[in-house]
Amino acid sequence: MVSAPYLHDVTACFAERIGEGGLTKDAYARLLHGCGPALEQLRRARADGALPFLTLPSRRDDLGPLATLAARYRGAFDDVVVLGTGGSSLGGQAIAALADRGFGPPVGSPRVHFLDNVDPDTFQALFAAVDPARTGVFAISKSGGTAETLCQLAVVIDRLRAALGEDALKRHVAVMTEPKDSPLSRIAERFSLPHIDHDPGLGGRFSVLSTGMLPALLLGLDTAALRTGAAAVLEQALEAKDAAGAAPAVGAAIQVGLANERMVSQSVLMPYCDRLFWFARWYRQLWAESLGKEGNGTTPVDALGTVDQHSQLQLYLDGPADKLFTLVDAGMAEAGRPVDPDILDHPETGYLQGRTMGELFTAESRATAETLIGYGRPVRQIRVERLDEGTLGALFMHFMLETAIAAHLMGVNAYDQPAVEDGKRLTRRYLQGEGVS
Ligand SMILES: O=P(O)(O)OC[C@H]1O[C@](O)(CO)[C@@H](O)[C@@H]1O
Repeated sequence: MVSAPYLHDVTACFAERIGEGGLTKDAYARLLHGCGPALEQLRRARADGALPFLTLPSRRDDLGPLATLAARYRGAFDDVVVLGTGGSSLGGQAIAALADRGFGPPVGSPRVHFLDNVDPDTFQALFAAVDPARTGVFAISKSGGTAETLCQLAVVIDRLRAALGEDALKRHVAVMTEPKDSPLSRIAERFSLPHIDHDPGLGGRFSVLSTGMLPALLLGLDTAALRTGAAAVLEQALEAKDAAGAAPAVGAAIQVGLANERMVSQSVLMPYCDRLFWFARWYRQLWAESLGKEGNGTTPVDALGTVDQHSQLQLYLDGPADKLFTLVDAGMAEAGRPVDPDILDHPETGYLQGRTMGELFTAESRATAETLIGYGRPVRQIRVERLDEGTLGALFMHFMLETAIAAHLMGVNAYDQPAVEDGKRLTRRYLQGEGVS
Protein backbone atom coordinates (compact mmCIF):
# COMPACT_ATOMS: atom_id res chain seq x y z
CA MET A 1 0.00 0.00 0.00
CA VAL A 2 1.37 3.39 -0.95
CA SER A 3 0.34 6.54 0.79
CA ALA A 4 1.28 10.15 0.36
CA PRO A 5 0.53 13.08 2.61
CA TYR A 6 -3.13 14.00 2.03
CA LEU A 7 -3.84 10.97 -0.18
CA HIS A 8 -4.42 7.54 1.28
CA ASP A 9 -4.49 4.02 -0.14
CA VAL A 10 -3.61 5.48 -3.50
CA THR A 11 -3.28 2.20 -5.30
CA ALA A 12 -4.26 -0.24 -2.61
CA CYS A 13 -6.93 -2.31 -4.27
CA PHE A 14 -4.97 -3.04 -7.36
CA ALA A 15 -1.31 -3.06 -6.32
CA GLU A 16 -1.96 -5.93 -3.95
CA ARG A 17 -3.45 -8.01 -6.74
CA ILE A 18 -0.72 -7.60 -9.36
CA GLY A 19 0.27 -11.01 -10.66
CA GLU A 20 -3.24 -12.40 -10.50
CA GLY A 21 -4.17 -11.20 -13.98
CA GLY A 22 -2.33 -10.48 -17.24
CA LEU A 23 0.12 -8.02 -15.68
CA THR A 24 2.85 -10.19 -14.21
CA LYS A 25 4.87 -9.21 -11.18
CA ASP A 26 7.99 -9.19 -13.38
CA ALA A 27 6.47 -6.87 -15.98
CA TYR A 28 5.25 -4.56 -13.21
CA ALA A 29 8.69 -4.61 -11.54
CA ARG A 30 10.36 -3.69 -14.86
CA LEU A 31 7.99 -0.75 -15.32
CA LEU A 32 8.55 0.40 -11.77
CA HIS A 33 12.27 0.23 -12.44
CA GLY A 34 11.68 2.41 -15.52
CA CYS A 35 10.04 5.01 -13.29
CA GLY A 36 13.41 5.65 -11.62
CA PRO A 37 14.81 7.64 -14.57
CA ALA A 38 11.45 9.38 -14.97
CA LEU A 39 11.59 10.57 -11.37
CA GLU A 40 15.21 11.60 -11.82
CA GLN A 41 14.26 13.65 -14.87
CA LEU A 42 11.52 15.36 -12.88
CA ARG A 43 13.95 16.09 -10.04
CA ARG A 44 16.35 17.72 -12.51
CA ALA A 45 13.53 19.66 -14.18
CA ARG A 46 12.43 20.97 -10.80
CA ALA A 47 15.98 21.99 -9.91
CA ASP A 48 16.66 23.83 -13.18
CA GLY A 49 13.13 25.20 -13.57
CA ALA A 50 12.58 23.45 -16.90
CA LEU A 51 9.04 22.39 -15.95
CA PRO A 52 7.30 25.24 -14.13
CA PHE A 53 4.47 23.00 -12.88
CA LEU A 54 7.07 21.52 -10.53
CA THR A 55 8.24 24.87 -9.17
CA LEU A 56 4.88 26.65 -8.92
CA PRO A 57 3.81 24.84 -5.72
CA SER A 58 6.55 26.56 -3.74
CA ARG A 59 6.13 29.97 -5.39
CA ARG A 60 3.95 32.80 -4.09
CA ASP A 61 5.52 35.81 -5.87
CA ASP A 62 3.30 35.42 -8.93
CA LEU A 63 0.11 35.68 -6.87
CA GLY A 64 0.40 39.43 -6.17
CA PRO A 65 -1.01 40.78 -9.45
CA LEU A 66 -3.76 38.15 -9.41
CA ALA A 67 -4.73 39.04 -5.85
CA THR A 68 -4.88 42.74 -6.76
CA LEU A 69 -7.10 42.06 -9.77
CA ALA A 70 -9.31 39.66 -7.80
CA ALA A 71 -9.79 42.21 -5.00
CA ARG A 72 -10.81 44.87 -7.50
CA TYR A 73 -13.19 42.50 -9.32
CA ARG A 74 -14.72 41.32 -6.03
CA GLY A 75 -15.41 44.91 -5.05
CA ALA A 76 -16.79 46.04 -8.39
CA PHE A 77 -18.65 43.14 -9.97
CA ASP A 78 -21.53 40.75 -9.37
CA ASP A 79 -20.52 38.52 -12.28
CA VAL A 80 -17.10 37.56 -13.61
CA VAL A 81 -16.83 35.73 -16.92
CA VAL A 82 -13.75 33.57 -17.43
CA LEU A 83 -13.05 33.02 -21.12
CA GLY A 84 -10.70 30.35 -22.47
CA THR A 85 -10.76 26.70 -23.37
CA GLY A 86 -9.05 23.39 -22.58
CA GLY A 87 -6.26 23.77 -20.07
CA SER A 88 -6.98 27.48 -19.79
CA SER A 89 -10.41 26.74 -18.34
CA LEU A 90 -10.74 23.25 -16.89
CA GLY A 91 -8.36 23.72 -13.95
CA GLY A 92 -10.18 26.89 -12.93
CA GLN A 93 -13.50 25.09 -13.18
CA ALA A 94 -12.20 22.23 -11.03
CA ILE A 95 -11.07 24.70 -8.37
CA ALA A 96 -14.20 26.85 -8.51
CA ALA A 97 -16.34 23.76 -7.89
CA LEU A 98 -14.88 23.65 -4.36
CA ALA A 99 -16.62 26.91 -3.49
CA ASP A 100 -19.63 27.11 -5.76
CA ARG A 101 -21.84 24.05 -5.89
CA GLY A 102 -24.14 25.58 -8.47
CA PHE A 103 -26.38 27.41 -5.99
CA GLY A 104 -24.41 30.63 -6.02
CA PRO A 105 -21.03 31.83 -4.80
CA PRO A 106 -19.96 32.34 -1.18
CA VAL A 107 -21.02 35.61 0.44
CA GLY A 108 -18.83 38.48 -0.80
CA SER A 109 -17.83 36.72 -4.03
CA PRO A 110 -19.12 37.41 -7.51
CA ARG A 111 -20.75 34.68 -9.58
CA VAL A 112 -17.96 33.17 -11.69
CA HIS A 113 -18.99 31.85 -15.10
CA PHE A 114 -16.66 29.76 -17.26
CA LEU A 115 -17.43 30.08 -20.95
CA ASP A 116 -15.24 27.57 -22.74
CA ASN A 117 -17.22 27.06 -25.90
CA VAL A 118 -18.31 29.14 -28.87
CA ASP A 119 -22.01 28.39 -28.74
CA PRO A 120 -23.70 31.70 -29.67
CA ASP A 121 -26.81 30.68 -27.78
CA THR A 122 -24.87 30.48 -24.51
CA PHE A 123 -23.39 33.94 -25.06
CA GLN A 124 -26.81 35.32 -25.84
CA ALA A 125 -28.09 33.86 -22.57
CA LEU A 126 -25.11 35.35 -20.72
CA PHE A 127 -25.70 38.84 -22.08
CA ALA A 128 -29.37 38.59 -21.17
CA ALA A 129 -28.51 37.58 -17.60
CA VAL A 130 -25.76 40.01 -16.58
CA ASP A 131 -25.54 43.76 -16.11
CA PRO A 132 -22.52 44.96 -18.16
CA ALA A 133 -21.74 47.67 -15.61
CA ARG A 134 -21.38 44.99 -12.89
CA THR A 135 -19.53 42.39 -15.01
CA GLY A 136 -15.83 41.63 -15.22
CA VAL A 137 -14.06 39.47 -17.77
CA PHE A 138 -10.85 37.46 -17.58
CA ALA A 139 -9.63 35.89 -20.83
CA ILE A 140 -6.99 33.17 -20.55
CA SER A 141 -5.01 31.78 -23.45
CA LYS A 142 -1.45 30.59 -23.13
CA SER A 143 -0.71 30.96 -26.85
CA GLY A 144 -2.85 34.04 -27.30
CA GLY A 145 -3.93 32.62 -30.64
CA THR A 146 -6.74 30.15 -29.92
CA ALA A 147 -9.60 30.90 -32.30
CA GLU A 148 -12.37 30.11 -29.82
CA THR A 149 -11.00 32.34 -27.07
CA LEU A 150 -10.31 35.21 -29.47
CA CYS A 151 -13.81 34.97 -30.90
CA GLN A 152 -15.33 34.86 -27.39
CA LEU A 153 -13.35 37.91 -26.31
CA ALA A 154 -14.14 39.88 -29.45
CA VAL A 155 -17.85 39.26 -28.95
CA VAL A 156 -17.72 40.20 -25.26
CA ILE A 157 -15.68 43.36 -25.88
CA ASP A 158 -18.12 44.38 -28.57
CA ARG A 159 -21.06 44.05 -26.13
CA LEU A 160 -19.28 45.83 -23.26
CA ARG A 161 -18.06 48.62 -25.48
CA ALA A 162 -21.56 49.18 -26.82
CA ALA A 163 -22.97 49.28 -23.28
CA LEU A 164 -20.22 51.14 -21.41
CA GLY A 165 -17.97 52.86 -23.95
CA GLU A 166 -14.44 51.96 -24.99
CA ASP A 167 -12.75 53.70 -22.11
CA ALA A 168 -14.47 51.40 -19.59
CA LEU A 169 -12.98 48.26 -21.11
CA LYS A 170 -9.71 48.48 -19.19
CA ARG A 171 -11.64 48.32 -15.92
CA HIS A 172 -13.82 45.40 -16.98
CA VAL A 173 -11.54 43.13 -18.99
CA ALA A 174 -8.15 41.56 -18.22
CA VAL A 175 -6.15 38.90 -19.98
CA MET A 176 -3.66 36.19 -19.05
CA THR A 177 -1.35 35.18 -21.88
CA GLU A 178 2.30 34.65 -22.72
CA PRO A 179 4.41 37.81 -22.82
CA LYS A 180 4.88 37.86 -26.59
CA ASP A 181 3.27 39.33 -29.65
CA SER A 182 0.00 37.46 -30.30
CA PRO A 183 -3.56 38.32 -31.34
CA LEU A 184 -4.59 38.34 -27.66
CA SER A 185 -1.71 40.49 -26.46
CA ARG A 186 -2.49 42.94 -29.27
CA ILE A 187 -6.10 43.22 -28.12
CA ALA A 188 -4.83 43.86 -24.58
CA GLU A 189 -2.49 46.55 -25.86
CA ARG A 190 -5.05 48.21 -28.09
CA PHE A 191 -7.65 48.56 -25.31
CA SER A 192 -5.08 49.04 -22.48
CA LEU A 193 -6.31 45.93 -20.69
CA PRO A 194 -4.41 44.60 -17.68
CA HIS A 195 -2.16 41.76 -18.88
CA ILE A 196 -1.04 39.00 -16.53
CA ASP A 197 1.82 36.90 -17.86
CA HIS A 198 1.24 33.22 -18.55
CA ASP A 199 4.50 31.34 -18.04
CA PRO A 200 5.58 30.16 -21.52
CA GLY A 201 6.92 26.93 -20.03
CA LEU A 202 3.62 26.01 -18.42
CA GLY A 203 1.49 23.92 -20.77
CA GLY A 204 -2.25 24.52 -20.41
CA ARG A 205 -3.11 21.13 -18.95
CA PHE A 206 -0.30 21.49 -16.38
CA SER A 207 -1.23 25.10 -15.58
CA VAL A 208 -4.00 24.67 -13.02
CA LEU A 209 -1.94 26.13 -10.18
CA SER A 210 -1.56 29.27 -12.25
CA THR A 211 -4.64 29.65 -14.47
CA GLY A 212 -6.89 28.46 -11.65
CA MET A 213 -5.69 31.09 -9.19
CA LEU A 214 -7.88 34.03 -10.24
CA PRO A 215 -11.11 32.01 -10.01
CA ALA A 216 -9.89 30.71 -6.63
CA LEU A 217 -9.23 34.23 -5.34
CA LEU A 218 -12.55 35.53 -6.65
CA LEU A 219 -14.32 32.80 -4.71
CA GLY A 220 -12.36 33.39 -1.52
CA LEU A 221 -10.41 30.12 -1.71
CA ASP A 222 -6.97 29.67 -0.17
CA THR A 223 -4.47 29.67 -3.05
CA ALA A 224 -1.52 29.02 -0.74
CA ALA A 225 -3.22 25.88 0.58
CA LEU A 226 -3.82 24.64 -2.97
CA ARG A 227 -0.13 24.98 -3.67
CA THR A 228 0.93 23.57 -0.31
CA GLY A 229 -1.13 20.42 -0.94
CA ALA A 230 0.48 20.05 -4.35
CA ALA A 231 3.93 20.65 -2.87
CA ALA A 232 3.44 17.90 -0.29
CA VAL A 233 2.68 15.28 -2.94
CA LEU A 234 5.53 16.52 -5.12
CA GLU A 235 7.95 16.35 -2.24
CA GLN A 236 6.85 12.89 -1.23
CA ALA A 237 7.15 11.57 -4.79
CA LEU A 238 10.49 13.14 -5.64
CA GLU A 239 12.09 12.40 -2.29
CA ALA A 240 10.86 8.79 -2.06
CA LYS A 241 13.76 6.37 -1.72
CA ASP A 242 12.53 4.33 -4.69
CA ALA A 243 9.74 4.37 -7.26
CA ALA A 244 7.67 1.93 -5.20
CA GLY A 245 7.45 4.63 -2.55
CA ALA A 246 6.23 7.28 -5.00
CA ALA A 247 2.47 6.97 -5.44
CA PRO A 248 2.36 8.66 -8.89
CA ALA A 249 5.07 6.29 -10.15
CA VAL A 250 3.13 3.27 -8.89
CA GLY A 251 -0.01 4.61 -10.57
CA ALA A 252 1.84 5.22 -13.86
CA ALA A 253 3.41 1.74 -13.80
CA ILE A 254 0.02 0.13 -13.25
CA GLN A 255 -1.69 2.16 -15.95
CA VAL A 256 1.04 1.62 -18.54
CA GLY A 257 1.51 -2.03 -17.58
CA LEU A 258 -2.17 -2.83 -18.04
CA ALA A 259 -2.23 -0.97 -21.36
CA ASN A 260 0.89 -2.80 -22.59
CA GLU A 261 -0.72 -6.13 -21.78
CA ARG A 262 -3.85 -5.03 -23.66
CA MET A 263 -5.83 -5.39 -20.45
CA VAL A 264 -7.10 -1.83 -20.52
CA SER A 265 -7.73 0.75 -23.20
CA GLN A 266 -9.72 3.13 -21.00
CA SER A 267 -9.10 4.79 -17.68
CA VAL A 268 -12.22 5.69 -15.71
CA LEU A 269 -11.92 8.34 -12.99
CA MET A 270 -14.97 8.15 -10.75
CA PRO A 271 -15.01 10.45 -7.74
CA TYR A 272 -17.75 10.05 -5.17
CA CYS A 273 -18.12 13.79 -4.69
CA ASP A 274 -20.00 16.39 -6.72
CA ARG A 275 -17.26 18.92 -6.09
CA LEU A 276 -14.86 16.65 -8.01
CA PHE A 277 -17.02 16.48 -11.14
CA TRP A 278 -14.90 19.13 -12.86
CA PHE A 279 -11.74 17.61 -11.49
CA ALA A 280 -12.53 14.47 -13.52
CA ARG A 281 -13.09 16.64 -16.60
CA TRP A 282 -9.74 18.31 -15.99
CA TYR A 283 -8.08 14.89 -15.69
CA ARG A 284 -9.66 13.81 -18.98
CA GLN A 285 -7.76 16.47 -20.92
CA LEU A 286 -4.53 15.92 -18.98
CA TRP A 287 -4.42 12.19 -19.64
CA ALA A 288 -5.74 12.28 -23.22
CA GLU A 289 -3.72 15.15 -24.67
CA SER A 290 -0.51 14.24 -22.87
CA LEU A 291 -0.40 10.55 -23.78
CA GLY A 292 -2.46 10.06 -26.93
CA LYS A 293 0.49 10.00 -29.29
CA GLU A 294 1.94 7.61 -31.87
CA GLY A 295 -0.66 4.96 -31.08
CA ASN A 296 -0.10 5.24 -27.32
CA GLY A 297 -2.49 6.27 -24.60
CA THR A 298 -5.67 5.04 -23.01
CA THR A 299 -8.98 6.85 -23.28
CA PRO A 300 -9.87 8.72 -20.10
CA VAL A 301 -13.48 8.56 -19.02
CA ASP A 302 -14.88 10.98 -16.46
CA ALA A 303 -17.58 9.47 -14.29
CA LEU A 304 -19.35 10.44 -11.08
CA GLY A 305 -20.41 8.25 -8.18
CA THR A 306 -23.14 7.46 -7.36
CA VAL A 307 -24.85 8.95 -10.44
CA ASP A 308 -23.03 6.78 -12.95
CA GLN A 309 -23.78 3.61 -11.02
CA HIS A 310 -27.26 4.16 -12.43
CA SER A 311 -26.14 4.75 -15.98
CA GLN A 312 -22.68 3.27 -16.66
CA LEU A 313 -22.01 0.57 -14.08
CA GLN A 314 -23.75 -2.24 -15.96
CA LEU A 315 -21.28 -1.71 -18.81
CA TYR A 316 -18.35 -1.26 -16.45
CA LEU A 317 -19.09 -4.60 -14.77
CA ASP A 318 -20.33 -6.73 -17.59
CA GLY A 319 -19.28 -5.00 -20.81
CA PRO A 320 -15.81 -5.16 -22.38
CA ALA A 321 -13.10 -5.87 -19.78
CA ASP A 322 -10.95 -3.01 -21.02
CA LYS A 323 -11.06 -0.41 -18.26
CA LEU A 324 -9.04 0.58 -15.22
CA PHE A 325 -11.13 2.22 -12.51
CA THR A 326 -9.89 4.90 -10.14
CA LEU A 327 -12.46 5.63 -7.46
CA VAL A 328 -11.98 8.70 -5.32
CA ASP A 329 -13.54 8.79 -1.87
CA ALA A 330 -13.62 12.31 -0.46
CA GLY A 331 -14.16 11.36 3.18
CA MET A 332 -17.79 12.23 3.57
CA ALA A 333 -18.86 9.31 5.73
CA GLU A 334 -19.71 11.59 8.64
CA ALA A 335 -21.53 14.24 6.60
CA GLY A 336 -25.26 14.89 6.54
CA ARG A 337 -28.18 14.38 8.88
CA PRO A 338 -29.38 10.89 9.76
CA VAL A 339 -32.47 9.71 7.90
CA ASP A 340 -35.47 9.99 10.22
CA PRO A 341 -37.09 6.52 10.56
CA ASP A 342 -40.40 8.29 11.08
CA ILE A 343 -40.25 9.54 7.49
CA LEU A 344 -38.68 6.50 5.86
CA ASP A 345 -40.50 3.79 7.73
CA HIS A 346 -40.99 1.14 5.03
CA PRO A 347 -39.71 -2.27 6.20
CA GLU A 348 -37.57 -2.61 3.06
CA THR A 349 -35.61 0.56 3.88
CA GLY A 350 -34.57 -0.31 7.40
CA TYR A 351 -30.93 -0.19 6.24
CA LEU A 352 -31.27 3.56 5.59
CA GLN A 353 -32.92 4.47 8.89
CA GLY A 354 -30.64 6.49 11.10
CA ARG A 355 -27.94 6.56 8.39
CA THR A 356 -26.60 9.80 6.91
CA MET A 357 -26.32 10.66 3.24
CA GLY A 358 -22.55 10.56 3.70
CA GLU A 359 -22.78 7.01 5.00
CA LEU A 360 -24.82 5.98 1.97
CA PHE A 361 -22.27 7.67 -0.32
CA THR A 362 -19.35 5.92 1.33
CA ALA A 363 -21.04 2.51 1.44
CA GLU A 364 -21.83 2.81 -2.27
CA SER A 365 -18.28 3.75 -3.16
CA ARG A 366 -16.98 0.76 -1.22
CA ALA A 367 -19.60 -1.56 -2.66
CA THR A 368 -18.83 -0.42 -6.22
CA ALA A 369 -15.09 -0.96 -5.75
CA GLU A 370 -15.64 -4.44 -4.35
CA THR A 371 -18.17 -5.38 -7.02
CA LEU A 372 -15.78 -4.26 -9.77
CA ILE A 373 -13.02 -6.30 -8.17
CA GLY A 374 -15.41 -9.26 -7.95
CA TYR A 375 -15.92 -8.98 -11.71
CA GLY A 376 -12.15 -9.06 -12.17
CA ARG A 377 -11.84 -5.39 -13.11
CA PRO A 378 -8.67 -3.50 -12.12
CA VAL A 379 -9.63 -0.96 -9.46
CA ARG A 380 -7.71 1.45 -7.32
CA GLN A 381 -9.02 3.77 -4.68
CA ILE A 382 -7.82 7.17 -3.63
CA ARG A 383 -9.06 8.41 -0.29
CA VAL A 384 -8.84 11.94 0.97
CA GLU A 385 -9.87 12.58 4.54
CA ARG A 386 -11.59 15.83 3.64
CA LEU A 387 -11.88 17.68 0.37
CA ASP A 388 -10.45 21.16 0.72
CA GLU A 389 -7.88 23.34 -1.04
CA GLY A 390 -4.98 21.26 0.33
CA THR A 391 -6.31 17.90 -0.77
CA LEU A 392 -7.48 19.24 -4.12
CA GLY A 393 -3.97 20.62 -4.74
CA ALA A 394 -2.60 17.21 -3.77
CA LEU A 395 -4.90 15.47 -6.25
CA PHE A 396 -3.87 17.85 -9.04
CA MET A 397 -0.21 17.15 -8.43
CA HIS A 398 -0.68 13.40 -8.09
CA PHE A 399 -2.28 13.16 -11.52
CA MET A 400 0.11 15.59 -13.22
CA LEU A 401 3.05 13.52 -11.97
CA GLU A 402 1.38 10.24 -12.84
CA THR A 403 0.79 11.55 -16.38
CA ALA A 404 4.35 12.83 -16.78
CA ILE A 405 5.79 9.51 -15.57
CA ALA A 406 3.41 7.48 -17.77
CA ALA A 407 4.57 9.55 -20.77
CA HIS A 408 8.17 8.72 -19.93
CA LEU A 409 7.34 5.00 -19.75
CA MET A 410 5.52 5.21 -23.10
CA GLY A 411 8.32 7.20 -24.70
CA VAL A 412 6.09 10.13 -25.68
CA ASN A 413 6.33 13.86 -25.03
CA ALA A 414 3.68 14.75 -22.42
CA TYR A 415 3.89 18.44 -23.14
CA ASP A 416 2.89 18.82 -26.79
CA GLN A 417 -0.25 18.11 -28.84
CA PRO A 418 0.85 18.14 -32.49
CA ALA A 419 -2.14 16.26 -33.91
CA VAL A 420 -4.75 18.83 -32.87
CA GLU A 421 -3.04 21.43 -35.06
CA ASP A 422 -4.33 19.74 -38.24
CA GLY A 423 -7.97 20.47 -37.41
CA LYS A 424 -7.10 24.05 -36.46
CA ARG A 425 -5.44 24.62 -39.84
CA LEU A 426 -8.47 23.22 -41.64
CA THR A 427 -10.86 25.44 -39.62
CA ARG A 428 -8.87 28.51 -40.65
CA ARG A 429 -9.02 27.45 -44.30
CA TYR A 430 -12.79 26.95 -44.15
CA LEU A 431 -13.29 30.36 -42.59
CA GLN A 432 -11.10 31.88 -45.30
CA GLY A 433 -13.53 30.43 -47.83
CA GLU A 434 -11.44 27.55 -49.14
CA GLY A 435 -13.45 24.45 -49.89
CA VAL A 436 -16.68 26.08 -48.74
CA SER A 437 -19.40 25.62 -51.35
O1 LIG B 1 -4.40 28.29 -23.71
P1 LIG B 1 -4.51 28.22 -25.19
O2 LIG B 1 -3.22 28.48 -25.87
O3 LIG B 1 -5.60 29.10 -25.69
O4 LIG B 1 -4.90 26.73 -25.55
C1 LIG B 1 -6.10 26.15 -25.15
C2 LIG B 1 -6.06 24.68 -25.33
O5 LIG B 1 -5.90 24.36 -26.70
C3 LIG B 1 -4.99 23.27 -26.87
O6 LIG B 1 -3.80 23.82 -27.34
C4 LIG B 1 -5.48 22.23 -27.82
O7 LIG B 1 -6.04 22.79 -28.95
C5 LIG B 1 -4.81 22.73 -25.47
O8 LIG B 1 -3.62 22.04 -25.31
C6 LIG B 1 -4.91 23.98 -24.65
O9 LIG B 1 -5.13 23.73 -23.30
